[in-house]
Amino acid sequence: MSLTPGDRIVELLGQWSDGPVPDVVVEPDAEMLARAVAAALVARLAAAQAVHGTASVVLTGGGVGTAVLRHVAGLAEEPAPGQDVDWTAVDVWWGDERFVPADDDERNEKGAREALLDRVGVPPQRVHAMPASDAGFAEPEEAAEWYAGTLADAARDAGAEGPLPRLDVLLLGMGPEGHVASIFPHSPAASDDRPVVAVRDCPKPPPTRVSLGFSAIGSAEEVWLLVAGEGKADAVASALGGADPLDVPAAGACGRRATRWLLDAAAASRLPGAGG
Ligand SMILES: O=C(O)[C@H](O)[C@@H](O)[C@H](O)[C@H](O)COP(=O)(O)O
Repeated sequence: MSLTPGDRIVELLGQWSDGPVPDVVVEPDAEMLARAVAAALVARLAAAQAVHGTASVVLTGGGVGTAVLRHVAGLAEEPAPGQDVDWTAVDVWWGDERFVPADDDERNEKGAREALLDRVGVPPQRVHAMPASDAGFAEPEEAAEWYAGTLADAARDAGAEGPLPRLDVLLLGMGPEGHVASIFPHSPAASDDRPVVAVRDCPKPPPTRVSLGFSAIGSAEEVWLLVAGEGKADAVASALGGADPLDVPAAGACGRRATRWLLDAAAASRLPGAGG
């Protein structure tokens, strides 16, 4: 990845931040961003497998997130030396999902299967989709509770402490008002402690969803925020400037070991030192 603009921004952020400083990397445009993130993701998953034997990734919907998956599928066809991911040993989770029927084009799961999962052959038992509205749960609250139970079962099977398994990389898109997963500004999900929450009356359609909460997002080893476009520039600057997560939920999305803001130049254009 090109690091020059990102390094400059990290240096500036270090002057204002009290907590762990996020990494900020800026690529020239959305396409180059998606390619760079795909390469970084493959390297990170391969490294996790070298240490643990398995890897886990939490997927996002959205244009950049889905483009990343397409590029990952391309890389899987011609893996670089030492960066060969064994897709039979990758657990796939989701950060949020629309509570609509399984075959609805709005499903993040559907997009991810088409872009990557069906192409690399992740075993069905490792694809942990959030329930669709026709999967036997009448209400999204039941679906959220079931997903929390699935996470807890995986944690227990792996001998982890607590209700969440090791999540190596958690990918998030961000909306122009700063929402991440389906945690929207000032919504109940933004102040809910549960790992998985039902979301109703979502300001962006479809209105009914299931989302990881901040407690699950913050349990991930690394959180990667994938953001492209000028329309996101204000929210990026607010989140990195220390906004209240109730106002700008992306500000509350931090990984245990690393938080990486992976931006295109337009999304980074209002950061200090970016010249925007
Ligand atoms: O309905 C949603 O909530 C969106 O799908 C959302 O979560 C998406 O990931 C971001 O808005 C970023 O999307 P883009 O990458 O397309 O800008």
